[in-house]
Amino acid sequence: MTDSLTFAIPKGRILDEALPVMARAGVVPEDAFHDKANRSLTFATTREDMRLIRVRAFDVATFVAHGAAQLGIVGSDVIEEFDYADLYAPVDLDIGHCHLAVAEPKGASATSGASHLRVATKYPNLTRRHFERQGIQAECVKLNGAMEIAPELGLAGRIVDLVSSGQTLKDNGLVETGHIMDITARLIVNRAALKTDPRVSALVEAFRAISEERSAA
Ligand SMILES: Nc1ncnc2c1ncn2[C@@H]1O[C@H](COP(=O)(O)OP(=O)(O)OP(=O)(O)O)[C@@H](O)[C@H]1O
Ligand SMILES: O=P(O)(O)OC[C@H]1O[C@H](OP(=O)(O)OP(=O)(O)O)[C@H](O)[C@@H]1O
Repeated sequence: MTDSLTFAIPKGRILDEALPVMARAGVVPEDAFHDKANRSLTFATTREDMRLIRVRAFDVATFVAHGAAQLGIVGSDVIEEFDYADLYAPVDLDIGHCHLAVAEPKGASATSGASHLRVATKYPNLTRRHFERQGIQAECVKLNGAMEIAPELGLAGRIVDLVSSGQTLKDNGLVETGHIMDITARLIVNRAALKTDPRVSALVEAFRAISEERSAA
């Protein structure tokens, strides 16, 4: 009996864009997946040899890197923040578009030339690496949300957070002062599983073909 494949998908905003792409690759969750009252975290799919686990966006890479799941869909922000060696991200799914930015209160006094900054962020590793490239030491205050109110509360002079429409920055009196990286959601696979299980490489090719069709359209 071949072991079942586990596919980790993020709950939250990426999911709506991911489901149609997954369906075209033959990954379709059972009906119970769409029942909002259902608190299960594991779901069957129309493939007898595959189940889905629905987890927090920030945990998808961890499940796949440790082999608890063989495949996953996650934002490139999460991939870069954790930078797991056992993770491979072979396909850009062209969904979940946003970018990671530095922002600070509108009209804040210039701090050019500073060698040390305090930054409120959900992405301490990406933030430190970004400022290190400028010869600046970033002291990160780790938050998991609502970063935009950190400056006015004196928690940090600036933030690093995701931006798509820019509305949250604007509504909280912040302006973007630096662009760190563009972000899209990617198909990720566990490196060992890719080497040992032909079903994984077949799924990579299926998602790649879909992504190429989308970009050619
Ligand atoms: N405007 C956006 N804000 C946040 N994430 C976005 C945005 N646009 C696309 N994304 C992608 O969606 C992922 C996170 O989405 P979502 O906001 O649903 O979860 P989360 O808030 O990070 O996680 P959780 O709610 O479990 O803490 C990000 O990692 C990013 O790749
Ligand atoms: O540029 P915008 O379109 O305003 O989107 C950016 C906002 O979206 C995300 O928050 P989300 O709504 O995901 O809530 P979260 O803070 O729980 O992540 C992110 O943390 C920003 O706050």
